[in-house]
Amino acid sequence: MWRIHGLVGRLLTRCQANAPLRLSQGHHYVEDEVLSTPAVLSSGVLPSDSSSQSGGNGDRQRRRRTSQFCYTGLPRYTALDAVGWGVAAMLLMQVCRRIHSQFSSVSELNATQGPYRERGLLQRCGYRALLEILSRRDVLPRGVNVSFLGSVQAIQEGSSGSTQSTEDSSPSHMEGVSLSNDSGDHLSSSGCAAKDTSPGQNPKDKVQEPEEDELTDAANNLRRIADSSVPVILNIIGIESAKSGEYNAAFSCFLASAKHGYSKAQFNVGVCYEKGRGVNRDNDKAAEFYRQAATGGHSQAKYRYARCLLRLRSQQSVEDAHATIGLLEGAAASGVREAQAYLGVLFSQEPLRDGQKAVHYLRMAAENGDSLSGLYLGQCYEWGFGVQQSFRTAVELYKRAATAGNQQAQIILSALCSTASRVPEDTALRSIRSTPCLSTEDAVRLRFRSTFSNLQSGSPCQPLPHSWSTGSFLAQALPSPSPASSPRASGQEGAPCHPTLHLAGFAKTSWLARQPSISTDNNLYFVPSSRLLIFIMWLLAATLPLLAVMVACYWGELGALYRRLLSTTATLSWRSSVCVRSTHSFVFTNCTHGRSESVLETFDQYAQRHPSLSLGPKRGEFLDEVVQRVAPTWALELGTHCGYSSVRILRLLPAAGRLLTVEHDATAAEVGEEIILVAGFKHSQFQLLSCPSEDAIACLRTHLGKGLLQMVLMDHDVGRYLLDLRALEREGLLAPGCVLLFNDSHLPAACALLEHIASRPEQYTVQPQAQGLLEVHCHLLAGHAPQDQGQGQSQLN
Ligand SMILES: C[S@@+](CC[C@H](N)C(=O)[O-])C[C@H]1O[C@@H](n2cnc3c(N)ncnc32)[C@H](O)[C@@H]1O
Repeated sequence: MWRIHGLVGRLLTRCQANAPLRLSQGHHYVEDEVLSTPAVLSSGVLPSDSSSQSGGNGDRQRRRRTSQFCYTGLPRYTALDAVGWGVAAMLLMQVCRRIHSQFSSVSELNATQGPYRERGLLQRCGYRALLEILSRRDVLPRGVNVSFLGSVQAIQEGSSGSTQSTEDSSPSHMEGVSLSNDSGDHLSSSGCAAKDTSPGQNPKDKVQEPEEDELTDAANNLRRIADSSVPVILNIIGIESAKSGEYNAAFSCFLASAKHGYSKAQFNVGVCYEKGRGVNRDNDKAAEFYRQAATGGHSQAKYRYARCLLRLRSQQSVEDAHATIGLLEGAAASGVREAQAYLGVLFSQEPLRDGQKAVHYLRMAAENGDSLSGLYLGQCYEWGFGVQQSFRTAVELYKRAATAGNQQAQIILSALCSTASRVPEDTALRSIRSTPCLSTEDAVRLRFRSTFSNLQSGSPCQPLPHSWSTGSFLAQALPSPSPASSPRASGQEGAPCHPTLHLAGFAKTSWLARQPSISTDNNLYFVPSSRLLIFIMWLLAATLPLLAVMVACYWGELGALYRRLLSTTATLSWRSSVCVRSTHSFVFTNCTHGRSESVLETFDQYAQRHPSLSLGPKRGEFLDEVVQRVAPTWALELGTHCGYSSVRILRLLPAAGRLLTVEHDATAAEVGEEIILVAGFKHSQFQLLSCPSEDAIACLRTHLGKGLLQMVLMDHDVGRYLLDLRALEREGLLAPGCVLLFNDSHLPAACALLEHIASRPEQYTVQPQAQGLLEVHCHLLAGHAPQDQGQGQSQLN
């Protein structure tokens, strides 16, 4: 490569040296130049011409030579040009290939362990090209890295200056250093140094000795350039890639650069891991790279490493906590605004509360352009926390924060405006403070759940404007936080993430009371709730049309459901003692005692004017028909209430028939029993069991003896129908052919009962429903032989 480069240099030198020939300066000069050209170049062109020169005068010869030159010169130099440009093109391709392999493969980066000359040459060429491009495009804002490379160039200029007397003013002087070596060898071998050397002198002897040392120095310099420039340029390319959204390439570049120990790249790798850019999110690795960068003195990395520590270790030891604070303080001292703001708030709260330190850091952050810190500083002045209380200064600070775009400060100032027209602003501020004023002790309220726990919220952090200048791609690579959570939303351009500065008094101050949507808390505290609210609103908005469609489609069913709900509610309430008492009172007063028909008629009269739970005349007639048809010896009624259906059954029972009626409500049981007695029936014909139906069924056997139920009326709690039916089945109390009547079986609560019956066709037969009473016939139960229907009669006496 060095030889090729030397050849190119020599060719270029020759081209430059021959340039005047093309301008036809003079024939003599041309002739001399032609004669002095190497034989190899002239031999292929001149023989035929020389053979033809058998005499003639000198003018003719000169003209012929001139014409010969004009004829032969163009092809000769075109050939040289072609060779030179071809070699240059090869070199350029090599450089491009090298650069490509450097930047596209991390592994290849570490594999460039070839001969240092080749490596140095390629890297040097690549870096120079990149350097020029990047400088021209102002990729490096501060030009720090450019000047670094420039200094390396200067070193090289010094080392190679002795041999580069005329060409080193151009940016290509580094190439001249290497070219000079090979060109010397090449020239000597080709014997073409006639123009630059005087007769009797050996140019190789003259130049070779000092060039060896210079070349060694140059090579060392190039190695230094390579070692130090690779991570810088990789980091720059990573940033460029991130800017164009190529995060995978960006991460590869950052990682490759970070492996060289370049702290800015380490920081950027940390950002990639933290934000999941070009690599899977990994907070542990992010912390590790931040740590490396912080160790290398990267200020932003110190701040971010401290945040990682706070986030990763929920319960820090005191030592860890102090180490973390130390990191934050180091970053703050380096001018990292986020760290200053963090510390300002951190020292305003327990367990680190220190008013003076809080004010110190808040002031630093405010002067560093953080308007929210300016607002907090104003609060400190307002409340006299860490400083002498001064409303005037507080107003001044609020004004500054408002001017910087802080909305909270603007709200405070707008509240001042109304009174400030009449009194000075500081007086106005004093007047609108909440009364009674909180003491300083109360003003700053502890918000930490554990040590620094509110810093562990993983809040989205606004990148600093200067992060770009520190070589960070944060500002370019990361999406802006949501408007609601972003400090930008409150007009705080580039504001850092704040932990909560919670001044309890602000919850009571009048201006904030008028602006409930604005919180002095960290945005993170109210953003989730507002997001939830927005989500719920969207959900409602999205489901409204669906609801409308459902209402339209199921209007009838919904109406029925609504009525049933009302009815159930009414039932529950009407089953209270008020309903029972009023019913009993009316019937007892208005009926003819001893006459069951009069009792029933009085019930009906009452039901015509009042809500009633009685079965009613229509269903009652159906019940009558069933009782007459079945003529049960043993009938069971669940739900006595005031005794209406009991009287209906009793009056139609056969002479040997008995009724067991169950009522769990004591009042209803009392008045129901009285009405039955008023209707003229005796306890030998009926028995009222005042207990829940399940208890009654459990002890029915003792009442029935060996008898079985031929008829059951369920008119108590629809939800218990199935349970009680199964209990009757279990107890084996249903006689073959027993008729079961279920009131209100159309209610949804009876679904399970209906399924149960429908799924046992061998056991039950459902009769056409009449008057809302479901009639089901029970067949012979397995294991239960028909019983003597008169066996249980003695039990009631
Ligand atoms: C609709 S009323 C009965 C009406 C009665 N059949 C009539 O025609 O006058 C229902 C009665 O059943 C009672 N009841 C509800 N659940 C009960 C249960 N699990 N056990 C016993 N009685 C119950 C209530 O207290 C209420 O008095």
